[in-house]
Amino acid sequence: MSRLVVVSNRVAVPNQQAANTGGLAVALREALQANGGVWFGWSGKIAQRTSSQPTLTEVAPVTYATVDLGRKDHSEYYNGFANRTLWPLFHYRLDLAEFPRQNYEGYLRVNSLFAEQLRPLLGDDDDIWIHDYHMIPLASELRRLGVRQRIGFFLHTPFPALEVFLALPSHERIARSLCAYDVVGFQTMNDLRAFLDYIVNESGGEVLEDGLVKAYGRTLKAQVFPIGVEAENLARTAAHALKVPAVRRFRESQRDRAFLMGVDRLDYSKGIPERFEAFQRFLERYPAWHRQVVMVQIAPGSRAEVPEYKQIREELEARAGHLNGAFADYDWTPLRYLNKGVPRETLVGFFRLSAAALVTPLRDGMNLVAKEYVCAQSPHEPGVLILSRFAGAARELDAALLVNPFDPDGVADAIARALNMSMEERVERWEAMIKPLRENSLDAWRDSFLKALRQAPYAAPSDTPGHAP
Ligand SMILES: O=P(O)(O)OC[C@H]1O[C@H](O[C@H]2O[C@H](CO)[C@@H](O)[C@H](O)[C@H]2O)[C@H](O)[C@@H](O)[C@@H]1O
Ligand SMILES: O=c1ccn([C@@H]2O[C@H](COP(=O)(O)OP(=O)(O)O)[C@@H](O)[C@H]2O)c(=O)[nH]1
Repeated sequence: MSRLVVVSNRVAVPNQQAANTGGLAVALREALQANGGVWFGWSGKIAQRTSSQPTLTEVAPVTYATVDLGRKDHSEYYNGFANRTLWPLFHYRLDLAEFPRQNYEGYLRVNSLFAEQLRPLLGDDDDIWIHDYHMIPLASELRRLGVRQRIGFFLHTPFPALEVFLALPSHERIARSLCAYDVVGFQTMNDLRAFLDYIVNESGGEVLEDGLVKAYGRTLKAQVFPIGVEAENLARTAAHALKVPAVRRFRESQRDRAFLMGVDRLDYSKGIPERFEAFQRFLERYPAWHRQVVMVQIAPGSRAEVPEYKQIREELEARAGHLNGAFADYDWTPLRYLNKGVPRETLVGFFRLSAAALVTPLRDGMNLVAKEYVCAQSPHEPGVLILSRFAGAARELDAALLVNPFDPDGVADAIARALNMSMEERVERWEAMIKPLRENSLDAWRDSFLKALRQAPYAAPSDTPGHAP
């Protein structure tokens, strides 16, 4: 079998600091464990200068090849074009998106440099799988250097609707770069549809049968591959969670109160201020629940140098203080807000002990927390998932209590409904959700993407010899 080379901005090198940040790193770490391979990307370190070659770290079965970024590259490529242009735009926050030409040039420069450093590590029979919006131009850069191997791309974020994508001054170059891949994967049908809309209406390309797309002189496959989680492992970990001292302490602090859980990177796309607002509405409108319920929000810092992330951090501190100031009593603090990360093994224990989870992003590619929450539940006494309809996960988890995160009264009602839900209904909803999670596991996600990639190169019927035009 050919070797797998995974490329992503975030690389989870074992025992290193940046290892556990975000769903992409969690998922790829697990996806590479089975058959091994190479994982190339940013080291997570900012250095005086960008490395001239990657540092190789062997932790069988994976070779990690990581590059330190110099301050200017880090600022223009990661903080700049990736996180102040593409991220807000892809999450429908045109109001926050900025388009300085310098950041775009930094983005192209770092992609070209990654291609040069990756090129010597590639074997003739490798399959190359590139991840996320930081790396869109990488395939065309690799092709420019003569790389002929199969290259696939998976977008972990949403792909925005046509009118939003067109606001990007470099939309044509970005779309053309996507078409340099052999397979382009999306989280949901919505994302795929938006991409195809661009192909048909803007690129002058065509959408053919079987997910084939013909555009910019190439034929590629565009398909939906919703990312999964390791359902059985998470369930096992959760069942034994009380062995973890932090989970025991959490339970002791609970007394007989119902816990509502929120776990998100501190990101404006996650809808945390809106969630606090909804919880406040709930406390105002359902006073019988005072002292009976506590909301626990875990929000590790993220992208701390980007101004919008600093602002949201300050906003949340103020809102949390305000909410507790208005409702807390000497024996009850309604909101516990932790601005730090918690190991995943501990998180699943917290999930198991909670009455409900609030996963209410304003927009999210998938949201693995929603899937992990369901997997961590006891089959006989499951908690309730309150889930935003704008999370990719809502497609598979439509038996959750689906909410509109922009409507605080609606979310407040959903909290009350979750807390009052009969055990029969909780079990029924959980069974409907765990089924697709067991079927679309993380292994199934990886295998189905690689299966599609290994069928490349794709050709349109009109490209095959003997086909009458
Ligand atoms: O690497 P960071 O800048 O610290 O950000 C963390 C990751 O955030 C995003 O995660 C996405 O991938 C998840 C798994 O597919 C998905 O569930 C979630 O909806 C996405 O937002 C980002 O796309 C990653 O590149 C980052 O590493
Ligand atoms: O304190 C934390 C917060 C989050 N996570 C993990 O980080 C991932 C977050 O992925 P998700 O897809 O929900 O969102 P992202 O941060 O990638 O946008 C999940 O696996 C969480 O279990 C964690 O281990 N500790």
